[in-house]
Amino acid sequence: MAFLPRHLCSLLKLDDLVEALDDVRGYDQRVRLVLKTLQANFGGIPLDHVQSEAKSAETSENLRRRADRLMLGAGCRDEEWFAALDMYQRSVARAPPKSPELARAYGNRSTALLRLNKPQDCVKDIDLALGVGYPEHLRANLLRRKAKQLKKMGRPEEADAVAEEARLWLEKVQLTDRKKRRLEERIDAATRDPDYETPESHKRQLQRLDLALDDGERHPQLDNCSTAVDLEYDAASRGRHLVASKTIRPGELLVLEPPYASCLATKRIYSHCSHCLARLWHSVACDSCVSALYCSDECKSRAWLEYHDYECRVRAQLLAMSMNDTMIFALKLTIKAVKEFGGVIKLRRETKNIAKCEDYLAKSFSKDGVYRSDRYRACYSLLSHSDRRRDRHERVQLSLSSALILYYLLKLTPIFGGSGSTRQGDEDIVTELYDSREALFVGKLIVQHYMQLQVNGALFNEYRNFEYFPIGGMLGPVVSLLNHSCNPNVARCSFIKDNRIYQAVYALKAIDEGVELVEDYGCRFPGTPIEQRRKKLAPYFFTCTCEACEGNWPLIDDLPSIISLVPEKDKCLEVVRAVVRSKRWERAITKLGLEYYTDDKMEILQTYIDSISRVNPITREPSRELTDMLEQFRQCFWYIYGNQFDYIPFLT
Ligand SMILES: C[S@@+](CC[C@H](N)C(=O)[O-])C[C@H]1O[C@@H](n2cnc3c(N)ncnc32)[C@H](O)[C@@H]1O
Repeated sequence: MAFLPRHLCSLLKLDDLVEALDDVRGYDQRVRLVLKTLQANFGGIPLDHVQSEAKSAETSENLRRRADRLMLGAGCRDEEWFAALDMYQRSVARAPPKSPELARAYGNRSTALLRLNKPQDCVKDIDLALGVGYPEHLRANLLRRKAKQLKKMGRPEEADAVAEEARLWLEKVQLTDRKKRRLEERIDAATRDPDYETPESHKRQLQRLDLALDDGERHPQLDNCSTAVDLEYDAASRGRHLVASKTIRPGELLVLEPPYASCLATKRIYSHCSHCLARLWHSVACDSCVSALYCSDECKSRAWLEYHDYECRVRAQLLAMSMNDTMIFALKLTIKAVKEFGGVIKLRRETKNIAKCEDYLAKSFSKDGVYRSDRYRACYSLLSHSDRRRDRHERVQLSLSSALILYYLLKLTPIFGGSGSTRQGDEDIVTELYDSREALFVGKLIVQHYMQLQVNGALFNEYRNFEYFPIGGMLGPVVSLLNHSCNPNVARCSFIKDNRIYQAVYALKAIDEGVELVEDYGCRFPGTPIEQRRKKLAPYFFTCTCEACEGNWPLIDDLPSIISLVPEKDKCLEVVRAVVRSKRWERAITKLGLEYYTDDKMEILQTYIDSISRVNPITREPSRELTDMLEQFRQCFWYIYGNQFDYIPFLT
């Protein structure tokens, strides 16, 4: 049982439960049966020993001291400073709100940020430390650091004023004359010394270019889509899918959608914002749990309003029992839905109305006739393939996990109307759950969301040194309408702008009017043999019939040269020229990937767009050269617009 507390699995007779669940239809009834079984066997939920971690001044202090030691021992390798930063983030997360420990953690973290060449974040940390009562006897040095960073940021007047303030604090502290003099000298130096400045060229590298859909080109019924896209439905084979409503050029932006919901992976809790998934430098913590850090107060309050008020304590318990990330995401989606409709009863009523709608396409459209990315209605109608799932052990996992989440929701939150803490004991809670239609509805919804996330969810990645690191998951209603092909004609790229994630879908090739837009679900014909592709696609419950699968196209090394695939021989020279032109940019793409490219990035992208536009219509597929070109175009697009680790090494 991959994501259930091990002791619970050993206590329960799982084989009996597997069989019992075979006879029950619907996850509301399955969750009910699990609750009854737990009640009958244990008189409640045997999870007393699962204790989430609470805020603790002592733990925060210990972590801060560990971070200090790491920092003192850190040499010139960035990794050592990142290890210290990570430890400070943990210390901040555990410090009680407005405590002296929090002030110290912020204050000392600012030193790590200074070393990591993050002057803005360093200054923010110092302000945070001062805002929660940083010790007076240490302020002179803290303000010296701030003055130094302000100077570095090109704000010399402010730096002078802060240095003056530092001198005033220095007068008030009791230090030996020698120490005072030394600190005074350092304060003077902070605003006087020429400092390391991030070179302009380097700053330019980190700048992400902007992607935007023109207002005039927005589809009136499909949120966040261009007018070049339409939605169609084919009940027999392809379900809902997107098609080109006019001819599309390579590189054309087709969808730019903020996901309805996203969820940070558990292992990124101390390195990325729990709301917008951006990399954390300075951070603020949830006032209640130890497992949510935010990049800004704005993200913190948006998270609280949208879901974290209900999620906070429940998620802490789920993390304590190592619950699977997709299940935690399913819970978040459920809470967002409940909040969107103003309560479980209203949400249940709405889902009943949706179920009554017989037009499969209309089901997912809001009342204003728009398929909306920011409305739960579109998410609710996403495919889950619940009727095709035969795995009996998965059934137990899902029913049991959902039952445990319901238990915590009732016990710790007012989501079902109560105060969340007035129930007598476990027995009462479990009885109330299996007698409540609303609770069982929520239990079923959590399972439904879990399955929908498996079929429609996407990973949010961060690119660093030629590798993509998964940071969390996201679910966007529009991008979820894309079907798969092992030879795709569109691709996705995601990024964060103004504390918000976006998923962009752009054309890889020229696409004729009426042709379906297809992306790949993580496997493409040139790199993955057909048997492996079938395995990878199994969780999506369809058999791929794309031209690469049907025609059994070979892997990249065995593909024919493009020249042999030009039917009109007088076009050969044009093709060769386009291939040579794009090959010239291969090294530039490598530089771009390593953040060492300072020239006009759009020039590279445009070369690929031109070469693909030329080659694509006059050659047959598949060819080695076009495959290479498409791969590089994809990379280039990500390096220019996609989410990357935003860090400039200090000593470059
Ligand atoms: C992300 S959804 C795509 C939208 C979906 N067609 C719908 O109706 O909502 C993924 C599901 O679409 C279907 N699908 C995707 N690619 C397909 C293909 N090439 N052929 C047939 N069905 C496909 C499968 O049922 C898959 O689980």
